[in-house]
Amino acid sequence: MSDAPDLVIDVRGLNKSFGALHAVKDFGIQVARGRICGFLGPNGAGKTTTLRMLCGLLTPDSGEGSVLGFDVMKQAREIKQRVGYMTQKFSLYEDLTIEQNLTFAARVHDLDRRKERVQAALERLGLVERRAQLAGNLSGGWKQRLALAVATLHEPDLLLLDEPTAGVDPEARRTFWDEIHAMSAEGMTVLVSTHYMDEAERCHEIAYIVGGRTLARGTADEVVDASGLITFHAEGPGADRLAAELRTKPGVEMAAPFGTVLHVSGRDRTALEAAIAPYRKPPLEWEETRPTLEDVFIQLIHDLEAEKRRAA
Ligand SMILES: Nc1ncnc2c1ncn2[C@@H]1O[C@H](COP(=O)(O)OP(=O)(O)OP(=O)(O)O)[C@@H](O)[C@H]1O
Repeated sequence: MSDAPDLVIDVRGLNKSFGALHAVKDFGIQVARGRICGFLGPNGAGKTTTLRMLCGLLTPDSGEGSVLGFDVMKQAREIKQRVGYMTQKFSLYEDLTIEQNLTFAARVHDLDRRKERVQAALERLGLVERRAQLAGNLSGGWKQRLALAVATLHEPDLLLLDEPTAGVDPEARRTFWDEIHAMSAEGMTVLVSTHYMDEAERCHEIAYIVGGRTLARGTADEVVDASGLITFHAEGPGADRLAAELRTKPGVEMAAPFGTVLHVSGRDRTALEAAIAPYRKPPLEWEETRPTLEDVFIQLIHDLEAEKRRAA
């Protein structure tokens, strides 16, 4: 038997432009069956465009590879039928009940075993009690769970989620993520875009993209290790207000307040320690810590901006 991973997504060199804007540049990604891959990056990084190419809704200008074993350039129809896609602004029929929304979706997709599928979806997502409730009367968290039920009614092998939890409360987000993990444990592969760091940490692996390019890839630990970043935290009166001053010092590549704690990072230990030395005294308390994913992402964006300045 081959040890090669069973790749559900295996694409290389994907490009997409809108007029003069090169939104996705030579994008490649491999995701093995059952994995949850988080897709991160600032606004306009190209995440939605990439997700739309991977689910067959948008044809790449160039590239190659497969999604669920189908050719990403030529078999959009086959891919579309087999993936579940939940868009950023998912739409539900607000004047239909939860059950009617599911039944309607089953009809539109011409699914077999409709009653059985609708009942299974209601049970799985804990919506049985609320089946007769109008979708329009649901809270944001419940709407989102219903949208997930609609997106997975046809039991897809790959689920693409575009910022599915934007704007919902932490409890609803946690329930949603428990559900995603339950689906993944049953073999579903998930690619999910998010801006939330806690969600990035709940993924098996992440890809961080900026300007249509992948800048970091791997597990959260691998991404942090690969950054080569050294981070100190400072706490105490006025620590958070030192960021601007520290940013001007050689060796400090990133200084940002997180509440009352100041995070200061750089990759040159000697220069970084020399920069913070004058501030390393009471009443401030300093400690070296492991960089967070957010520290790494801020750093990646700074690197890219510096690269752009050099090129200009
Ligand atoms: N149909 C389109 N026509 C023109 N430009 C587009 C189109 N779709 C996306 N873009 C542009 O492509 C770039 C990438 O957009 P995309 O929506 O993929 O980013 P994103 O990473 O999903 O952003 P966000 O986090 O804000 O959702 C943006 O500059 C966007 O304005």
